[in-house]
Amino acid sequence: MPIAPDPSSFPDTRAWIRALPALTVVDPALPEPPPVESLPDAPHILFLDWLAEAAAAGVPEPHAAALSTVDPGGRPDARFLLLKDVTERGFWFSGDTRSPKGRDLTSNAVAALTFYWRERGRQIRVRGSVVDGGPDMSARDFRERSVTARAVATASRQSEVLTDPAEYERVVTAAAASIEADPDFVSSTWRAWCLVPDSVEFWQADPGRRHQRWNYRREPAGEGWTRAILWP
Ligand SMILES: Cc1cc2nc3c(=O)[nH]c(=O)nc-3n(C[C@H](O)[C@H](O)[C@H](O)COP(=O)(O)O)c2cc1C
Repeated sequence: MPIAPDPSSFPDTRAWIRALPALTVVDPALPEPPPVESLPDAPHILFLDWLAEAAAAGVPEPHAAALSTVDPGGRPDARFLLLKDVTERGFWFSGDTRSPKGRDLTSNAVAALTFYWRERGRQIRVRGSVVDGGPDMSARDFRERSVTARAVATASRQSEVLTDPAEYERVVTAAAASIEADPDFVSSTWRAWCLVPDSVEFWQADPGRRHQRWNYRREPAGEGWTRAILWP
């Protein structure tokens, strides 16, 4: 791993940032770009292959991704969260409908999920529409959380201004006690969402900047996918 240069040895911030190493890790087993017809038929299969390779290579939290949403005024926002599952239908994640991301998804049911696995020199971009996974999936996701995580999800007014930190402790402690007493409780505002992709792009760093890119685009009328290699 290259050593980051000391900011004090640069004339200004721009010079220091420009000197920071980037794309330093290139997969030693980088294959020749495979013929596009040899890629799996569906992007979730290739995604799961790459996720398993990232986990095996020791990428920390390879299931963390940036979720981008758009508010009613067309302003984008993004935050990291944890991917919960990948199925033929799409990419699953969860959160609270009262949060800014929940409100964005209620008004604009579209999103992007972006993964970056620095240790593999890989990025995956998933774009599409977002559907509510339904009460059973939401309840299952909620119940899989620890008591504390369920209490926080229930009591927290996520992303609102917290004027009194003691109030947070009070409401979360009270919610934890009531969840201990009623372990089947499910917050009505917790959602499992599924990002149903219409486009998934796989990006692989190359030392000569001939980065490799493979794109899957959902065919308009059917269930299938069009696969293509993109210009780097
Ligand atoms: C690695 C990581 C994982 C996170 N996982 C989740 C998650 O699964 N669900 C969630 O609601 N927030 C998660 N967060 C917190 C979000 O980034 C964000 O702060 C929070 O959801 C509020 O976002 P919002 O105001 O845009 O709704 C995670 C943050 C990080 C850094």
